[in-house]
Amino acid sequence: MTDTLELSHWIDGEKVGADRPGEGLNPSDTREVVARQPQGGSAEVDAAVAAARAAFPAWSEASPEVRSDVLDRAGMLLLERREAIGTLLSREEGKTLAEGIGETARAGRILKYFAGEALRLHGQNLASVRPGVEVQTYRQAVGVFGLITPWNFPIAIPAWKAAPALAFGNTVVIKPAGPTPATAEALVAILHEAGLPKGVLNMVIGRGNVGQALVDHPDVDGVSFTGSQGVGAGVAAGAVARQARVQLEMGGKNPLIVLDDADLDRAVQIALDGSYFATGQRCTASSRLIVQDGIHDRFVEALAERLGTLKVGPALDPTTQVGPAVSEAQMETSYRYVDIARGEGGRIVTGGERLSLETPGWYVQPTLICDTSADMRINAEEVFGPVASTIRVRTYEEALQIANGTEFGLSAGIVTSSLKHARDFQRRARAGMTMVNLPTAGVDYHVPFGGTKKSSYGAREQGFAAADFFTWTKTSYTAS
Ligand SMILES: NC(=O)C1=CN([C@@H]2O[C@H](COP(=O)(O)OP(=O)(O)OC[C@H]3O[C@@H](n4cnc5c(N)ncnc54)[C@H](OP(=O)(O)O)[C@@H]3O)[C@@H](O)[C@H]2O)C=CC1
Ligand SMILES: O=C(O)CCC(=O)C(=O)O
Repeated sequence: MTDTLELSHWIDGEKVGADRPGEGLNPSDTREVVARQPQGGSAEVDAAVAAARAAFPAWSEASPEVRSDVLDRAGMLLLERREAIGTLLSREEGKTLAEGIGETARAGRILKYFAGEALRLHGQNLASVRPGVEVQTYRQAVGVFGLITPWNFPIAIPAWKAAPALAFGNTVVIKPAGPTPATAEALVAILHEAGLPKGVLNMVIGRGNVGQALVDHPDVDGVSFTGSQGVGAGVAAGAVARQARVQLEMGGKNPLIVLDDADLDRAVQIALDGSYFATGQRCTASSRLIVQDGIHDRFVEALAERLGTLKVGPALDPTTQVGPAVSEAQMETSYRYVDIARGEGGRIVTGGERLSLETPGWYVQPTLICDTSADMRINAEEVFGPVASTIRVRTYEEALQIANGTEFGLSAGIVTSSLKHARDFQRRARAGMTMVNLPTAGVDYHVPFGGTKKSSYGAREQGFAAADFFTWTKTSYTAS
């Protein structure tokens, strides 16, 4: 057992909220309370937004070097402390220690990347259509942003939303996900330690009511949200109704096509990584394995064999390969979809049974379901757990049609040795990100991230695209 943390809101540079009715349990061992949490409401949101508004003029007018230095220092601190913070992340969220440390390092790299971007923000200088007139465009900070973040990447996602917001001179209020506020607090604390002025970054811990209060707040200029499609649609409606900026990253039902000409071992490794690692709790996870007839049976057999050897266990056990689900609700969702698939005629090749380990936790057996068709619920709705299904196809065209045939379009992958099919897939897959001979999950931090259809809404996140959401463009005309 490890000590229970006492969490706080961060408002105007101070830790507030001595009353802590909330408890966050360790998904690997539910006897352990990881953190006691205050539960904020509209009063805390009002105070946090007021602090962010008051801090905006000085922060937005500070030299970009000041902003860059803070992000760079915070990034270094995160990298130095990746083991301690990664351990906390794994205790709180349930991903394996290697995944927790890796995600913490990724957050550190994100901060360092945006430290550079703070200095590179640029406009354009154009000839006017009128003689003797010059036209310039500038990017300027927008104001106060509300960031509503999910539990599945409890440090990387707050980092990739907060870092560009801060780099370009905005101020921020974060609402971390209910299950993972301790990891988010570690990020907020490190940014303050790195020299962030008070009020520039605030955090209110609480449930959906805190997110809703940010969406509705008249002094919040923009909202960036990652989470479920249902909640995201409400966030967009609320923000658009009062003409605030809004950006949504939501679900996926990501396809991985395996063609007959694929290298079998490679295809199996790619499916294993994309569908099951991080307990399948990634919006980019491959949940539909669309496999051509000639390789289908060999692929299923080889993947099932590998799945049988995967060690499911407590996140901090170094031999664990798949940690628990984040919550009882997520665990139950996985098992519910296994039942749904079974009822639809799917065949459970491996997994699907409840797991009982030595430590009481929310464990899910990695599950592979075969003999499914594209129109089944298991192939249309997001499960968000270590559950994938195969769909047998005859041709590449049929595979592509099925891959494109859902309401989502985040990431899409193909395993093939055919350059012709790979290039065609890159062009015709209706997804924001395409992967050739790579897992659908696991992306770089310095390039745009986002999807099509119901997966995303608004400007892209991350990389150079982040400036489109976190700045607005002013056009200036000057006559000589
Ligand atoms: N795209 C992605 O990366 C993610 C997708 N999901 C999908 O969503 C499903 C459910 O996960 P869940 O955590 O419930 O996702 P939610 O969409 O409920 O939560 C995402 C964030 O929104 C907050 N929130 C909840 N209600 C509101 C509201 N009315 N207004 C504003 N903010 C709100 C949540 O707070 P709180 O946690 O306190 O409720 C959390 O911070 C998963 O099974 C998965 O399918 C989930 C996480 C990430
Ligand atoms: O696949 C990744 O690296 C990122 C996934 C992600 O952003 C998510 O699941 O929310």
